Amino acid sequence: MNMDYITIAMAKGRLAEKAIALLEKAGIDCSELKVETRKLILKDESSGIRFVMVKPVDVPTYVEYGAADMGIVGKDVLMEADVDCYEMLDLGFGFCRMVVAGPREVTGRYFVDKRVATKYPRIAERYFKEKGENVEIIKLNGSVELAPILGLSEVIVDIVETGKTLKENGLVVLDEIFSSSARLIVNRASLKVKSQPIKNIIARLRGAIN
Ligand SMILES: Nc1ncnc2c1ncn2[C@@H]1O[C@H](COP(=O)(O)OP(=O)(O)OP(=O)(O)O)[C@@H](O)[C@H]1O
Ligand SMILES: O=P(O)(O)OC[C@H]1O[C@H](OP(=O)(O)OP(=O)(O)O)[C@H](O)[C@@H]1O
Repeated sequence: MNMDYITIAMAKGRLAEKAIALLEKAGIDCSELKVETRKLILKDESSGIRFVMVKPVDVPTYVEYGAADMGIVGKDVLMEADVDCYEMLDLGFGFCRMVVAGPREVTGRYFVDKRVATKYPRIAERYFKEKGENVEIIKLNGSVELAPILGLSEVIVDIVETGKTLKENGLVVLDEIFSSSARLIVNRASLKVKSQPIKNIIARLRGAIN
């Protein structure tokens, strides 16, 4: 754990732009984050914050182990990671839904003995277990909508935002599992050891959320 800086793990990709906009609205200087660079650690001495840029799926890991004090990540990734850290704020962006989807012909909501393709095997497993339906989960890393088209699986568990990807691939939502948005997570020990600066950042972010 670094004692001088508060380290924030930022998800590269889709969430980054809105996360930076929110941090700036909260009065945190993010100019370093907007410069084209391959540096993975970006420090801002004035605020005492350093940002580490990581893959979304790795944000919970950095925070759970205390390599980062805080992190910004989608609830979907957080649910899948199932890590031991505090979820402090719903940041109010990155809205999407976790759903079960499949071809229109898949009737009803019973998926017993079906194959389910997903980037989120734990979420899918928990969901079907709670329903008492035994399914086979097939882990993919992207383009999940392809699976039912090619017969790799009958249904998928994936994120839907506009519904464009499902529609253009002839799939429909069969059931909704939960709604997701970006969250602020905090390492348990950091919240005790660096209580003041962390609470200050949380308060500023809370004030900046729409
Ligand atoms: N189509 C979408 N619309 C809105 N939010 C989304 C959408 N897809 C994903 N998200 C949210 O944005 C987060 C980051 O998505 P992003 O596509 O940047 O990363 P990823 O697909 O998890 O990672 P990778 O870069 O490894 O493919 C997701 O965890 C989710 O919370
Ligand atoms: O409802 P929509 O607005 O169409 O968005 C949903 C799509 O966005 C995400 O994919 P992403 O772009 O991250 O691609 P990948 O899953 O293939 O990495 C998600 O996995 C869906 O495929």
